[in-house]
Amino acid sequence: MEIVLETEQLGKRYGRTWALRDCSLRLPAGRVAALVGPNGAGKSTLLHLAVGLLRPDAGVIRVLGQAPYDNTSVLSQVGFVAQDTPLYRDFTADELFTMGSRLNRRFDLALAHRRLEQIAIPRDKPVGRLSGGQRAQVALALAMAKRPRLLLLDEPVASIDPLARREFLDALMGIVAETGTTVLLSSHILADLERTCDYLIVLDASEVRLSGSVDTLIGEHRHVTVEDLVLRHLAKGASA
Ligand SMILES: Nc1ncnc2c1ncn2[C@@H]1O[C@H](COP(=O)(O)OP(=O)(O)OP(=O)(O)O)[C@@H](O)[C@H]1O
Repeated sequence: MEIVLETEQLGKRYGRTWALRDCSLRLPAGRVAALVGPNGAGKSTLLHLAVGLLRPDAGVIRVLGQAPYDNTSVLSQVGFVAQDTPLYRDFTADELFTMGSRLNRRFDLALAHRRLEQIAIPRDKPVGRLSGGQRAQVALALAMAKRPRLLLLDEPVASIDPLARREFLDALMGIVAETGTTVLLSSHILADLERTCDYLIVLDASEVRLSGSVDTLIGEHRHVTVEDLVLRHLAKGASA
């Protein structure tokens, strides 16, 4: 079983405060993993460490077997959509795709075009004039066209309505089925995760409370939903 993301006692601190501490986990290839936890739990910190934007202060992180910090050969195989899908708002989707294809040798322009056609998003309109949900879709198309082996999404659906959210997550699952990409996505919207994710990582107060395959975890804990499972583990942490 190939492990795409692996951490061992990984830690990151800001000043004297640990944003992530003693984090050990392994994410197998081909999974769609949910990263959940309350505000400030360390989710963005973990994603930023995985995409090489931050350097660990303790432990190790390996992405595709290598340390991602300052490692362009790993990072060329990782797609990242940051929180609030920041895009150059004056650019059209077409212009963003052109930029993507200049920056990434493996960029699949046809895939990006096909994605936006399927969901009827215009490629010639500045993305600043699209809706939040449409912008999230453009950001996903851009990240997917890179054909990454690991796709990291930081709260990709937080600001979009339930219908657009469902479309976004369905699109994500379709792409995963087509390409076999491994996905790690953070979200606060637990109900969505039930349909989308088959792997779960629960963070709370900078520590991992739970991680593993959803089937195994639900089997072990005899809980009915992912939501129950997450809330139960967060409550445990709070009373510890
Ligand atoms: N640049 C920074 N400087 C100082 N502290 C930071 C910085 N970024 C994050 N932190 C702190 O690190 C901790 C983890 O933050 P992080 O952004 O990883 O949480 P999160 O789980 O993504 O939260 P949210 O759900 O609110 O996005 C928090 O206590 C936060 O205040």
